[in-house]
Amino acid sequence: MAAVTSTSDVPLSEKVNFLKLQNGSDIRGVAVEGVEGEPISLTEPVSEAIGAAFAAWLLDKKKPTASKRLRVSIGLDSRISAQTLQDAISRGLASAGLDVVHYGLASTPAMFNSTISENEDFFCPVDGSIMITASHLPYNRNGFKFFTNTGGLGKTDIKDILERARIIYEKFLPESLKESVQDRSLSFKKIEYMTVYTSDLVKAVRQAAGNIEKPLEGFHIVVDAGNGAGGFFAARVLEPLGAVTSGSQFLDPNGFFPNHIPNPEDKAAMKAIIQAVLDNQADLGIIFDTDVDRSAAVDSTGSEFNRNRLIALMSAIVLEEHPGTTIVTDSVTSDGLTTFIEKKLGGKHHRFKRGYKNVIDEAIRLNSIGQETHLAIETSGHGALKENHWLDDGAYLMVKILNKLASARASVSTSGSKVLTDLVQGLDEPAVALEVRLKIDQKHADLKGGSFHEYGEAVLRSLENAVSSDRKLLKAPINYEGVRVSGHGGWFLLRLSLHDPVLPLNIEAPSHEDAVKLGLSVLAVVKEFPALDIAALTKFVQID
Ligand SMILES: O=P(O)(O)OC[C@H]1O[C@H](O)[C@H](O)[C@@H](O)[C@@H]1O
Repeated sequence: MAAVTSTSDVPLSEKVNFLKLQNGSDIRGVAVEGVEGEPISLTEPVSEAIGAAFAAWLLDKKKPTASKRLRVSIGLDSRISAQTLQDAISRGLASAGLDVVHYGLASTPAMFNSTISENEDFFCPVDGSIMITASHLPYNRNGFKFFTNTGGLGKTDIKDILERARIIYEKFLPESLKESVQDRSLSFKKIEYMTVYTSDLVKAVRQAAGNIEKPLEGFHIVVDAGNGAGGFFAARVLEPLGAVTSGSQFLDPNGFFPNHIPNPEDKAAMKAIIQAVLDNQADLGIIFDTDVDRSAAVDSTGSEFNRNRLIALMSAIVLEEHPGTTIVTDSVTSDGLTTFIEKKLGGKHHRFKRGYKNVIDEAIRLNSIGQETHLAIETSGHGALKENHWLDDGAYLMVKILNKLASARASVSTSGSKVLTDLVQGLDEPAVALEVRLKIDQKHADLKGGSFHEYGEAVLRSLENAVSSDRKLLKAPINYEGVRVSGHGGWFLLRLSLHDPVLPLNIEAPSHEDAVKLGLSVLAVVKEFPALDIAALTKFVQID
């Protein structure tokens, strides 16, 4: 078993690049030793400084009166470093005079929920909340997500917290840290908050079904939690609602993720839940990522509600409730999805950028300028509804699907998940859909000392020029990210990754041959940029 981070692992004199720990609107780092070339960056002192920094940020925001101490809840997923990081970040918060409540194994959305639920017995609402997770990343990573009652903290706030943490860290004296770590007796309140959160989910389904106690009676639903934090969904949501959950798998937390990566975008993970549905002749399969902010489903025939199909299903449900509304999605959604939302469902598809926070913030912005929208959803399985405080909650997405299942059963005699499958009838799906990720070698001389970002932008400009002189290709008239082009019956999108020195390329086409034609037009441009690793694209376009 790999050693878990300890204060003595990293001498304090070592400079820590705090800003490198930022990953969009999250903090992510290496928390466990044992993987070559990946030294620990999220040490105990670093985490303690981040705790103190979040406390200082929160105190500035909330400006509490002298008589009221601020309260912060902390939850964690199944990662092996979770406990150590929880202790460290709690010390940082406590040292700044904040009250800390430990929730133990929890989901990311439940943590946000604790900032808005009114329940003094559970010390709610809390003023701030922290989830310790690194989503689907390997076992040696971990990180933090932060919430207040206005939602998840964004990039600017995370940068602010990391800058504060650097200053706090530099003031740490080795002796005070030793004392701080020795003070493991520091006790924090512990509560079972997931009871509150899951009973709210159960209530939501019962209410939607017309206050029936067991609206899912007669349904067999299998859950795959991938040994992350989502195992609660079977026993604490589905069973009280009357569903049979036998055949559910990987419900127990195990931070080594021995069965598959908990990630609905992962092929092996989807294969595992499909197999479980078929083996158990279940009506529905549900799969979560590690911290349950993402999900996907599988119908009784083993067909996936994932990526575009999940968005299509959720759009159908939301558009029944709010006819004509706008559905905000990420940039890699298909043309078929647009046609489905606009022609079949009578809604409006607003294809925005990649990144769940981008999609959610855009939906909030559209509402604020009078364009009604109720759903912001990504192909990654992140989805947020206006009715649920714009919180991206994988479990809530599944609740919406369960509502549909339950109400169909109450009104007409139907079996299995046919009612769901019927809702996505007419969604045109491409014969070929692929993503290749072109890495930018940041050390390559062709970058001429510039950033990978500038290099990537130059590639995109060059592609844009090439496309405008090709009569077979048409640039998307409205596009918010990268270069999106239609042609040969399909489309491609080349864009810069949100976090990595990578240009992801998505291609969808009616045939392999057409996909290759689209690939070749991209290849003609990217091959002129020697710092790009184009091997995967070259391999794809090879016609044998
Ligand atoms: O830009 P990419 O490298 O494809 O990554 C994009 C993805 O990054 C993270 O995983 C975010 O949680 C997702 O919301 C986002 O879609």
